[in-house]
This record gives sequence, structure tokens and C-alpha cells, in this order.
Amino acid sequence: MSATPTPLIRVRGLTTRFGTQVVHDGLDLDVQRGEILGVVGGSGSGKSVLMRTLLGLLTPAGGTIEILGVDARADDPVLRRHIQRNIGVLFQDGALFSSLTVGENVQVPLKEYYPDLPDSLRYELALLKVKLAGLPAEALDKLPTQLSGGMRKRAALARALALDPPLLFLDEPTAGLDPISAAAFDQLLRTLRDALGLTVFLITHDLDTLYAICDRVAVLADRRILAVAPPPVLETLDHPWVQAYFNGPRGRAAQVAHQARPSDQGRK
Ligand SMILES: Nc1ncnc2c1ncn2[C@@H]1O[C@H](COP(=O)(O)OP(=O)(O)OP(=O)(O)O)[C@@H](O)[C@H]1O
Repeated sequence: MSATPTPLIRVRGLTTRFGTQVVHDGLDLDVQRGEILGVVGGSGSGKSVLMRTLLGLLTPAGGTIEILGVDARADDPVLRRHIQRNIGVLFQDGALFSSLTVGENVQVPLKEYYPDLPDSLRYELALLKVKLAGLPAEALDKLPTQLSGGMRKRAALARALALDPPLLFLDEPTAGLDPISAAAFDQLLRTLRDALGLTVFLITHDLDTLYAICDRVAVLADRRILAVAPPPVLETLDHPWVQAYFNGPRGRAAQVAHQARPSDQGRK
């Protein structure tokens, strides 16, 4: 009998609400080790609330959340710190400290978790992460305002990778990027996943991203996860939002573009 692999994220019966507004109602989700899981859903369907709840920034009304095999709702600071130490997060706006250089931004988590690390080593580690995120070494001494939007995303990614987390959360990383920068960012994520064995929870509206790099896509609709499957399977799902999203004009264009790029197929 073969053992079923333990998912890196396991959510059961999650309920979240703000006052009388129910955002999630009995939501279940598994994210498997090593996969890039895309999360899609209409505006206001609760994608960001889900991510913030998984990160422990919002308290749900009910349900269980396990992250890296640990009960993420346990009232235990040691467990909470273990989870925080092992996840990287890239919020939608990048959320870099504007008064710190890119290098100093990347060093923030290193300082927090390894305060005794010599400055020179911390600097070298920050440089490594900046290069890993595809930025030139010169970016290290720049302020976020001195970078383009795409470079800022990469700087935020470098900071998210500072502690070599096995699990990465990204909220719309390609929002606001031009199509070329967005495609380059997608490729970077895929390369990092392949090289570092990362598991990625990725909220996106970007259909190109879904087809180019996501192994599976979770559809958030009607307050729960309606389905989790590769995009070609979701295209056939009989649900009005899913049909409008995957088989609308933009969805069709992404499908055609994906079919024209056979290199995308081999990575699944
Ligand atoms: N802090 C909050 N207080 C009250 N309501 C909130 C709060 N955060 C989110 N909501 C509500 O929860 C619902 C889900 O919001 P959420 O930001 O998760 O949507 P989303 O799916 O990420 O949308 P989008 O794609 O537009 O970013 C919305 O109705 C929103 O107004």
C-alpha cells in the first residue's frame, strides 16, 4: 500500500466572515509539495482573504488549517514562528520598505531570524537572493522608488526568498506589469520552483500565467473551492463563471498562445 503524500497546505471546512458577510463557507483545499497552484475567482470572491487567513493575518470563524504539517491555528507561538520562518510572501503591492535599499529590505528577515550573523555575510546572502530573483548586483543599493515595477516585484521576491522558504505565497505578482515583464516573471517563478523545489500558492487574474506555469488551478466561487485541476480540465467545467473566464475571449487567446508554445507542455 503506497502512502499518500502529505499536502504542504491542508484546509478543511474553512469559514470566514466579516460581520454578517460570509466570505468562505466550508472551504476545502490541498496544496501538494512541489506544485505551483494557481487560485482564481471573481473580484471579491475571497482569494486575498483566503491567503491572509492561511498566513495567520485573519482569524477564521471555523475550520482547520495545516501548513507544513503543523496546525496553523494552534495558539502556540513556537508553532507560529516555525510556520512564519518557512514561508515567503509576496503581497500584491510588493510591500517593500520605501526608506530602505533593496539590499536592506532583503536583509530584514535575515536580521530578524539570524541577529548574530555578521554584517558581511548578511550582505552576501542578500546579494545572492537579489541575483536569484534576476536583478543585477547594482540593484542592491537602490531604493524601491529607483526601480521599475518589474524590478520592484523581483526585489520583493528576493526578500520573500531570503530565508530559503519551501513554501511561497504570491498575490497577483504580475499585476501591473507589461506582458513581456509578466512573462519573464512567470518564467523566473517556474525556474525557481524547478531549481529549489518550491511549493507555490499563487493568486492571479493572469490567464497567461495559469497556462504557462500552473500545475493545477483552484477555482474559488460560491464561497468555496469549486474545483482544482489543470486549466485544460477546468475549461470543460459546467459553471457560468468558469465558462466565462476560461472560454471567454481572453481565455481563448491564452489557450491558443499556450498551444503555440510546446515548451510549456513539457514542464508539467
Ligand atoms: N478587512 C476586511 N474587512 C471587511 N471586509 C473585508 C475585509 N477584507 C476583505 N473584505 C471583503 O471580503 C470579500 C473578499 O475580498 P478579497 O479581497 O479576498 O477578494 P478577492 O477575491 O481577492 O478580490 P480581487 O480579485 O478583486 O482582489 C470582499 O467582499 C471584501 O470586501
